Amino acid sequence: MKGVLMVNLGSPKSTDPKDVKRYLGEFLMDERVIDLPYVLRAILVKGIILNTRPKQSAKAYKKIWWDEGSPLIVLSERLQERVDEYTQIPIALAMRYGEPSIHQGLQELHDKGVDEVLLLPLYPQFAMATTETILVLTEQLRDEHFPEMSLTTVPPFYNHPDYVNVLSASIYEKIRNLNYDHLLFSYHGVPERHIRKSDITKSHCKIDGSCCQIPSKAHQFCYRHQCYETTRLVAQTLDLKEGTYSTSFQSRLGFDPWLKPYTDRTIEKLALEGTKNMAIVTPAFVSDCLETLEEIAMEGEEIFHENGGKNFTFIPCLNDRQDWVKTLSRWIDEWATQEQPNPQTA
Ligand SMILES: C=CC1=C(C)c2cc3[nH]c(cc4nc(cc5[nH]c(cc1n2)c(C)c5CCC(=O)O)C(CCC(=O)O)=C4C)c(C)c3C=C
Ligand SMILES: [Fe+2]
Ligand SMILES: [Fe+2]
Repeated sequence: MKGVLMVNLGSPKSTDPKDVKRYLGEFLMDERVIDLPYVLRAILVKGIILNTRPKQSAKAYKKIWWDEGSPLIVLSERLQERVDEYTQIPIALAMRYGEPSIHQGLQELHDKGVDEVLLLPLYPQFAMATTETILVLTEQLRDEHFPEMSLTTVPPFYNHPDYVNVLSASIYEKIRNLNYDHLLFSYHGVPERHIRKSDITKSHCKIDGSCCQIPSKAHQFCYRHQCYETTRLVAQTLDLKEGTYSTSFQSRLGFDPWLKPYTDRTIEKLALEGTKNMAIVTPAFVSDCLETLEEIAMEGEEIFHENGGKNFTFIPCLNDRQDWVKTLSRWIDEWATQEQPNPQTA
């Protein structure tokens, strides 16, 4: 029997610094997130970051927390429930860090008699710190606990016409009556090193931007390329004029170079250069979360206003919008009803 496991990043259990510390500990000790040898990673995470960051992050979480819980979890649950209404096969939801865990999600499907699982990482673009870590852990758990289960993975959908159309519609709804000067596509950042590590050709990636437009099989795993492609395809769909939109990367952590340009500096620069009305969309996330609701909708707006900007329009993630729910349900149904392996999945 077939079933689906949707996986998102996860959130702390509550805004209590102790819960935030537990969550950040699990998250940042992942070797695909902080990719240092174990001992160095433990010194950095347990010895340094976890002494200060949980308090700071707990404060930020308090600003966006809902009565029902973490927005990321609540919105992911709503998405799963709504997709479940449209499809016949069981759909479980799991988080890479915290709960419900991937193990719990696989167990839930197993208990319903599922032995063919479609794994759906809720990330449009591939990254070692997101898609890859979900694949590796899910396979590991399958091998250990559910060896009879087969796993098929939905590949990154950054350039899938259905996704691009839904994302474009979500942007259009917000900007059609807006007199905006600039639309910023802000993606979660990653250290530049992650991009080099994921380059399967070991020679294509130049980081300076000169490589991402040159066709290469490296792009199958290049987060930077896939982010710029999402922007390009949405711009094409909405017929955005050159110079009225751009791409940036948010949420850097630590002292290593991360993908540039940085979102906070870009917002500041736009305002200082005279942009009065800006809109911002965050296509690396399908569900609103700390990084969109606090870092962009609150902090980003503040930076814009402090530097002379006037109107700042935050465009929500796809969350549980009808066209997104229907798109995911269709992808799932296509997979569930086919006999042959789906070219959509790998
Ligand atoms: C080395 C650190 C990090 C990498 C690499 C990274 C990549 C990455 N993350 C997301 C999506 C999300 N990240 C979120 C929060 C968050 N991310 C990091 C660090 C890295 N992320 C931290 C420390 C945190 C916690 C919050 C904080 O202390 O600032 C979230 C939000 C979670 C929530 O509960 O709302 C998401 C979603 C992507 C897509 C990505 C690489 C492409
Ligand atoms: Fe992150
Ligand atoms: Fe590239």
